[in-house]
Amino acid sequence: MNVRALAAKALYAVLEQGISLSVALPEQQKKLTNGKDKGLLAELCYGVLRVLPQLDKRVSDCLNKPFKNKQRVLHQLLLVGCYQLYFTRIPEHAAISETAEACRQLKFDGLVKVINGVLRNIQRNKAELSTDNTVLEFNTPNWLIKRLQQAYPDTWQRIIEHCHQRPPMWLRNNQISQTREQYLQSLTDAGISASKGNSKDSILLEQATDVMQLPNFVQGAVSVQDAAAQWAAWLLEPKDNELILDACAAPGGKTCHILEQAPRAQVVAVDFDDKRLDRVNENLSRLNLSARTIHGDAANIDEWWHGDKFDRILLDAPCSATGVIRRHPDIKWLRQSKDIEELAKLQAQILDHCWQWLKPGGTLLYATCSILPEENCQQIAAFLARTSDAKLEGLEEQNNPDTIGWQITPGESNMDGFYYARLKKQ
Ligand SMILES: C[S@@+](CC[C@H](N)C(=O)[O-])C[C@H]1O[C@@H](n2cnc3c(N)ncnc32)[C@H](O)[C@@H]1O
Repeated sequence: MNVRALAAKALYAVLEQGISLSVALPEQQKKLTNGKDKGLLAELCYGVLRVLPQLDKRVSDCLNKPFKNKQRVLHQLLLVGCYQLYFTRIPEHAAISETAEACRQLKFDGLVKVINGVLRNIQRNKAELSTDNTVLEFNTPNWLIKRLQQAYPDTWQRIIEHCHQRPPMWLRNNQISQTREQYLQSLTDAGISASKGNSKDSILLEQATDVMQLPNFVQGAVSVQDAAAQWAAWLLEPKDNELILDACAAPGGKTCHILEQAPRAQVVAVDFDDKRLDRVNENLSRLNLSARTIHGDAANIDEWWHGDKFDRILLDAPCSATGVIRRHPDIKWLRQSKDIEELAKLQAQILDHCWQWLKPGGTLLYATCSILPEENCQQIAAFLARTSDAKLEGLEEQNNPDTIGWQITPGESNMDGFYYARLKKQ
C-alpha cells in the first residue's frame, strides 16, 4: 500500500468526516506491515494537521478548481504532498512521484497529471508559507486563538507554540515492581537515555522508543503516561482499604496509578464508552492489578451503584482536550467554540452528581486536560459558589496560590496542559 494514499484517507476521515485521528490513523496503519512505513504515515498525518491552514492555502492557491465530494481525498493528498516538500527531508522528486502514484491507488487515474502538476508548481516556486492573518500565523482556528488570548493575555503565543511541538515520551514507574532509581538503571543498561521528572514516578525519555524495547514493559514495570496526568494519583492520595471511584476512567492510566499507590484500595472504574472500558481491563491485567470496572454513566451513579458512598473520587472529566493538542493536533479542527459551553455544562452535571456520592470528609479531585478557564477555574468557582459543603484545598505544586486549582500549561516542565482542583467535603 502507498503510504501517501493511506495518509490522504486518514486525513479525509478527520477533516471531512469528523473522525478522530486516534481512530482514523490505526485504521490505515493496519494495512501496513513495515514499522518504518507506519511511522511515516503517522508523521504525515500529524504533520499536516499541525500546519493545516498554511498548507491549505498553498494548495488552494495552486488549484484552478477545488476538488469536491469524493474527490476531496485528492485535496488531502495534495496537503500530504505539500507537507513533504516543505517540512520533511524526503527528496522532492520522490515525494512528488510517490504522491502522484498515490492518486492512482486512490483510483483517480485521470487526475494523476493534476496532482503531479500542482506539486511540481509548488516545488518550482517554494514561496514562504503565508502568515497573512493570525490563523495562518499560528495554524490555529480563530475561536481558539481568541479564547487563549483572553485567558492568557501575556503568554498565549508561547502556549500555542508549545501546542505545535512534538511531545516527549514520559513513563510512569510502577512502584510495586521496582523503585524509579532501579528502573532508570535498567534503562541505562539497555542504552536508553532518560531522566527523572518532578513527580515521584515520572521518567522522561530523551527519545520516544517502541514500548517493546523498554525493559520489562510487558511484565508491567512501567506505563506510558504524560507527567501531567501522573499528578492525578499523587493529588488524590489514595489509601489502602478505601473505596475509591474513578468516575471517567478509560483507558485507565490513572486507575492503574491509583492502585500502584494503594494496591488494597477498592477501586471502582467507570466509563460509559464500552470499547474504551476494555482498555481499562487490558491495562489492569498487564499491570496485574484489580479494580471493579463498570460500564455506566458518571452523571447517574444511582443506576449502577448500590454500595457505600466513596472515600475518594477522581473525576477526570470529558473536556475539550485543548491541553493535549501537541499529542492530538486533530483536536484543533474537530472542536468548535460552541463545544466549550456544552462541555462545561456536562462537567458541572457530572461534578454535582459525583459530589452526592462522596462521604463527608471525603476528597474529590477534579481534573481535565483542558487549558480553558470555562472548564477549569471558572467551573470550580461556580461549583464552590453553589455547594455549601465543598471546600477547595490549596495544592503545594500550584504555581500561583491565589488561583482556583492548578492550571498546567502545555510545555511547562515538559508536561501536557492539565488542570487539577482538590475539593474536600465538609
Ligand atoms: C479524559 S478521558 C479519561 C482518561 C482516564 N481517566 C485515564 O487517565 O486514562 C474521559 C473519559 O470520560 C468518559 N466519559 C465521558 N462522559 C462520561 C460519563 N457521563 N460517564 C462516564 N464516563 C464518561 C469518556 O468515555 C472518556 O473515556
